[in-house]
Amino acid sequence: MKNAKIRVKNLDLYYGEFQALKNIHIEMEEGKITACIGPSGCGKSTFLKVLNRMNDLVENVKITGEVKIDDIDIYKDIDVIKLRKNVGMVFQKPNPFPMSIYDNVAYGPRCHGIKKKNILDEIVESSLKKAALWEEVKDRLHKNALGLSGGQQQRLCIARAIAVEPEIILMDEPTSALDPIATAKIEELMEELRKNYTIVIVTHSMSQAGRISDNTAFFLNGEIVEHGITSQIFTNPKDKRTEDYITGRFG
Ligand SMILES: Nc1ncnc2c1ncn2[C@@H]1O[C@H](COP(=O)(O)OP(=O)(O)OP(=O)(O)O)[C@@H](O)[C@H]1O
Repeated sequence: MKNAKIRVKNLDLYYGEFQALKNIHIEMEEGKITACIGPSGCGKSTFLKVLNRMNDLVENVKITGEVKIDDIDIYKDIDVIKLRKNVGMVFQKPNPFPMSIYDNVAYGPRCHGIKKKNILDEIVESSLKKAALWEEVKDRLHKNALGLSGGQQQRLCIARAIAVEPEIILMDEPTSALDPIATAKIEELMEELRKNYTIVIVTHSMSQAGRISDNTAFFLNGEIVEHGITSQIFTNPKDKRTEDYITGRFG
């Protein structure tokens, strides 16, 4: 693939003796949304965390193979802080810090050394605008973020991720704790974000994967059984196991 942003080759991951990812090969295109689907426990979250080395924090993890972002092997000679700045993450449960809306968004830029108030003000405003939250919070930026609704909190977490200017955003079931209206807002937002970011999302919702993603990877027991263009995976899967999963026969 010519414009792959992420290239994964021969990736194996073990938690102790247990192999959670098996010989993963996948390339993900720049500026596209890739959905990772598959039954519970098949390795989707583990795979997502490989992409910003979050698994480094887990004891007894062993990873072999190659994971390249922009042709740089992220498991060799790389500053992990820089990597995580470039590869942001949004989790299943909105997890704003117990501080003001403003400080949540300014947190990352401050950690990276930005101190000037006018610059932080700009970053906070533009990040909240990109996360489609600005209009709802512009009059209460200094109120505690925990006072926001779940859907607003999740958009705040997206604004927080965007504030350090990543190129890739990982989303681990970002709407599973939200109601349908908040979910629709996040999906709309993702549509908007895909213009500027490469997004990898784990979702349990087939309909969500169908609606929002360009490409889909189907995981089963630590392997990627099949990946390709979402419409093709959903209408004409090559592997019987993919077909069984998407038609609801298991999982
Ligand atoms: N820190 C860990 N230590 C040991 N085993 C782990 C750890 N994290 C995950 N696992 C195991 O690795 C496998 C893959 O887990 P993972 O969370 O990646 O699956 P998943 O597909 O994201 O599941 P779900 O859809 O339920 O979130 C599971 O069998 C899980 O029990």
